[in-house]
Amino acid sequence: MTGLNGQRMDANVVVLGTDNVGKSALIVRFLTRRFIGEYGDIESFYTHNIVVDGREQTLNIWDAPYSQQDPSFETLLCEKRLQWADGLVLVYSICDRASFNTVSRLVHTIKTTKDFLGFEKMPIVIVGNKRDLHHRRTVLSEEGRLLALSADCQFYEVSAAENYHSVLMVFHGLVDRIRESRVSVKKLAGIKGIVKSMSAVFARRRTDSL
Ligand SMILES: Nc1nc2c(ncn2[C@@H]2O[C@H](COP(=O)(O)OP(=O)(O)OP(=O)(O)O)[C@@H](O)[C@H]2O)c(=O)[nH]1
Repeated sequence: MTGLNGQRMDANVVVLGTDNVGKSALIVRFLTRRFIGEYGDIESFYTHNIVVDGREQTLNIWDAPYSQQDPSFETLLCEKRLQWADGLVLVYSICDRASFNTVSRLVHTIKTTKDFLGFEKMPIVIVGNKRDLHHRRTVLSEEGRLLALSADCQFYEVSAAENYHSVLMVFHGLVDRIRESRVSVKKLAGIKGIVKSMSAVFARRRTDSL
């Protein structure tokens, strides 16, 4: 992502989750406002311009299926797509307990290896999709909310099939968090710079008084 303080900004977002949870449906809903029932089982890449709070932003979105066959989360963390990301959307289906367990393991692995590749600063949104299928629900809203709370992530329950607005909130919320995380990194760098200069001044005074 580039640009702060009201300038144009680019952000790379990876949408990750197991098969069939509605990753493509979410992205296509966000990009086109429409729900299209079936999508190919392919990894896709999209670029989209949006205006958030009067600022134009370019979102690069990677629709990234997660292979349940690969048990190694560490391998996943090393993957190029996560190194490329400024923010993550982790998707499960409220009707698919296994997809929630995968998101749960993934988010905790990312957080416990927080120094790894600088993921500590990586904003993450957890999304429980297919809210319209609440009669087939196997994951409670509270479970999703608790998971997000425990890992300092944002949380939304949405229906890509029925509601455009909540899907819009997911992506706009993530863009906000990405922008905030960039500002706080910049501020921290500024504070570190001040502390460094002050230490240098005091060190010089001590040397002078010897
Ligand atoms: N009822 C309902 N069905 C949905 C919703 N979102 C997606 N689906 C359906 O769930 C199925 C999977 O959707 P996809 O968007 O292809 O899911 P995906 O996670 O991209 O799946 P992969 O491409 O296999 O990784 C499709 O049949 C969609 O029509 C939703 O919010 N509600």
